[in-house]
Amino acid sequence: MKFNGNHVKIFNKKSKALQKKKNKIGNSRVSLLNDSVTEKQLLIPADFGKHLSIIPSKAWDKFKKRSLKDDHGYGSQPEKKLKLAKSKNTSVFPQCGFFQGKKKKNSIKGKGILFKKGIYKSDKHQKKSTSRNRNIEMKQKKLNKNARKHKKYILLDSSVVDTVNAEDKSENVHASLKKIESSNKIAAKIEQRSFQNGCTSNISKKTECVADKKPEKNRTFNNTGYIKRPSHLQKMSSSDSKSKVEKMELLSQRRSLPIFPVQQELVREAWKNHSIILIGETACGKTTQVPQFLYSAGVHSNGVIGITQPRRVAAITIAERVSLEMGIDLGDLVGYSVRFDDMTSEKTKIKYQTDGMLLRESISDPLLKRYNVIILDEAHERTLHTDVLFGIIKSAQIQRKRKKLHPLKIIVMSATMDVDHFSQYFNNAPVYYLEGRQYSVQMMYTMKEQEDYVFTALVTVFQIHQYEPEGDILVFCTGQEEIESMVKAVRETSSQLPFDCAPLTVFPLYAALPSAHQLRVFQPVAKGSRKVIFSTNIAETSITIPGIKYVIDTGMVKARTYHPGSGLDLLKVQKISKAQAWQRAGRAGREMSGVCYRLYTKQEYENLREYSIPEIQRCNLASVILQLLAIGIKDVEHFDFMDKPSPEIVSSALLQLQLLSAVEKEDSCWKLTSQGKQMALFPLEPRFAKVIFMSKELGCTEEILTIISLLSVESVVFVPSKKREIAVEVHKKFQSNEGDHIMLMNIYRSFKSVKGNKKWCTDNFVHHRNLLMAVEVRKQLAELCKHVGIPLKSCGQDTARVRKCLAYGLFLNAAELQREGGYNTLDTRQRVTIHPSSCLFVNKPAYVVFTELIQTSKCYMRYLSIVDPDWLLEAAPSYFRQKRLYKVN
Ligand SMILES: Nc1ncnc2c1ncn2[C@@H]1O[C@H](COP(=O)(O)OP(=O)(O)OP(=O)(O)O)[C@@H](O)[C@H]1O
Repeated sequence: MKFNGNHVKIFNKKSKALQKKKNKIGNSRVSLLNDSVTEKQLLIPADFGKHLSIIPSKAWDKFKKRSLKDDHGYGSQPEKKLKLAKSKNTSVFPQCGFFQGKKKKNSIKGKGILFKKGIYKSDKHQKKSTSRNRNIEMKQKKLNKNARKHKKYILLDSSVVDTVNAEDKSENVHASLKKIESSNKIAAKIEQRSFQNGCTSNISKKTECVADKKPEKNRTFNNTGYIKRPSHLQKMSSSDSKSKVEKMELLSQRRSLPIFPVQQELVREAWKNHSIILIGETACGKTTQVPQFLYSAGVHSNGVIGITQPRRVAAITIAERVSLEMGIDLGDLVGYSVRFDDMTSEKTKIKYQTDGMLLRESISDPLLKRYNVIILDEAHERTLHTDVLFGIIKSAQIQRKRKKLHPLKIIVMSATMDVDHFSQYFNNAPVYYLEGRQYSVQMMYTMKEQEDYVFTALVTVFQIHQYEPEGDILVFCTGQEEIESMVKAVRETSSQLPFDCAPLTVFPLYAALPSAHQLRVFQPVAKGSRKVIFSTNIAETSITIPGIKYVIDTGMVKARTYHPGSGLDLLKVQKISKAQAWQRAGRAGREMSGVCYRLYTKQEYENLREYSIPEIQRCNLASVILQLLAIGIKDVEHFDFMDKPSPEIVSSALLQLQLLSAVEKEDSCWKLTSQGKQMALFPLEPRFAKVIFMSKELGCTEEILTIISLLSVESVVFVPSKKREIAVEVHKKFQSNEGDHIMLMNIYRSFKSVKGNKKWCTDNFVHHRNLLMAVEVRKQLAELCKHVGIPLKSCGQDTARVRKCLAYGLFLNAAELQREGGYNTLDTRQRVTIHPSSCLFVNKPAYVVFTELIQTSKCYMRYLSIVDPDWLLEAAPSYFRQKRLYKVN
């Protein structure tokens, strides 16, 4: 599916908004381009810094030091005619906000029309109409005429269209604000309920006092091997306190979603077909409404409707929202299941879950018999888990049919996906397009390419804050460090804002944040304050953050790439795809019209790849293959992937698993060893699961769990640039001449000894939040160890045992000192260097194992431990004999 729309203008020349702005800030800050070019552009001049009166000079100097010379003009693109999608079978959404030039009075924004694949729709459909119903009628007539002419497409019965909410809500600020307020109330409720519930998403106060609490006694394992909440903790009261007015408001919000009028058609198609591909604009209501429609119509036949999400924060917040809309308690009929948190019960029929969780469930039940409908949402993301799930669900559907079991319905949904590819894969499943979105999103591009997107993003935040109407801001960044530094910069600068300027409330959002901290972004902020969220791509799909009106898209993302030849698994910052850009823009315009500021030019956008490369073709597959074997798929090399990974990646993964004693070959088929079966229960890379199993033999599971938990979260130490020397000096007390893993353990022990004191963390330059997250992960891993019979023993001061365990799991990541002082990996003889942040940077031991490689100017090893080469030989004798490993004297 190709989205290739025109882009709306920022201000109409005659618009009151512009006039008002001009009056307010003067022409020096707003320039109008020559009418012949595009008369409606807001320019931010090259030397705009001096116009930013809200940025005090000190902070401004700091920004300027980042040496940005370009200007930051955002130009709207001239309105073009609607383009039809290239592919013969695709269509665009002619009336979606992205393509609208002007706000049309009394016109609908393309609501509630569902088309089947192959539709062609002409520009004429954009004609204005005086009323919504007339517009719909016109569309219907036109389409029916076209349908007769081309005999190629079908307009589904739109009789329900008449039920469209008659009140065409105007988008005046007052209404928007009212909506923000109501959504904020909802968010506040979620917060309050999470707090009452004592769940992992508890709010700060509760989490902050944590050190390593004993696991709750009545935690039990569900069939995924994950911890399930005790039943008395599962209920959250949502219906009790909800007033009638709120209920009515929620219902009217649902009714005004573009998907609502086509409820009957959707349900009818779901009854008719085994698999469906549904594509609809962001925010049209797919994720929240489709499961409710299917449930009300009984399509699930008393089974469960499972909806997969690529990210946990989406699964949690959408389940919250749907339970609220249905007026029921979360965990009852509607629930969610994400890693380390299960909020479902026997009664749950609509279950939002991460794709990883459903994958784990398929280990114990490959036919997924509990489910009668599975909705694969945000299918365009193509994570490792989604791609594996596609194959598993497809095979479950076929097998259930063969065995004459209850049929499994599959619905694949997204706003931005390659529909033909998906349709083909799911046995030519019919594709349905849902037209329209509720609110428009204006697209803005920079006039010139930007050298420094971080700087541009910061400036854009303040630009919006100073000149644009109320509404919160969501900024897409690449990773934790970048986000934290941007959060800091904005906080520092905003604290110096002039007296009459509204305050800014700034939040970070990234995967390594504890759940409670992630959910804070959904909370309301103080009245009169503007919320700014700096997020990684975890906020890119599915979620609705109340109040977001402005999205700033830096155009960059951090992604993992794997090279089987070199054995390198690298994290790199790279450009996003067009599909990602549209998803990001779609985080605005959900409760009110919005604006998306793309920090790249229109030309740069055009040059982006259409879709991201599926992870399956660019990641280490050891975990995936382990999961497939655990599910019982023997011929993993010929698994029915939508896009096949290269044979080298698959055989390299199998070799790794064989060396870790997780798999063995029997009659030319791969199968799991008994240890491999247990390793598959751990939500960890197989090499780390192997380390845990070794710790049982060497009696150091306590220490190993600590280290693995700390490696599972983002960096726990930080070195602020201003206090570099002090921080390095303070960190010395944790250092160990055995390596970084032991240093991590020392930090954790000290953190525990001060009972997680926040001030201690600040004084010692360690991240309090990340340590809390590690505490949580450790707790869950300890539960799993108990489950598989690994006692939690400590080796006390005998840390050599810890390093030996690490050698047994990480031997593929071993490096050897060379005569000239550099290192070579033992696996592929790749040239590598010890990262300057390592405790071993100066020592240069003969043999080390490392946790990860980072490619910048050099290829750096991070998180190292000294190992004895004999341990490596013991861990994988035949492998190291091949590699000619000799002991250095
Ligand atoms: N947590 C929430 N708080 C407030 N409103 C919400 C929330 N979740 C959903 N909504 C409302 O429901 C609308 C539809 O959301 P939904 O997630 O169903 O859309 P979608 O079509 O799945 O979008 P996307 O493709 O971006 O995932 C949103 O635009 C918003 O108005």
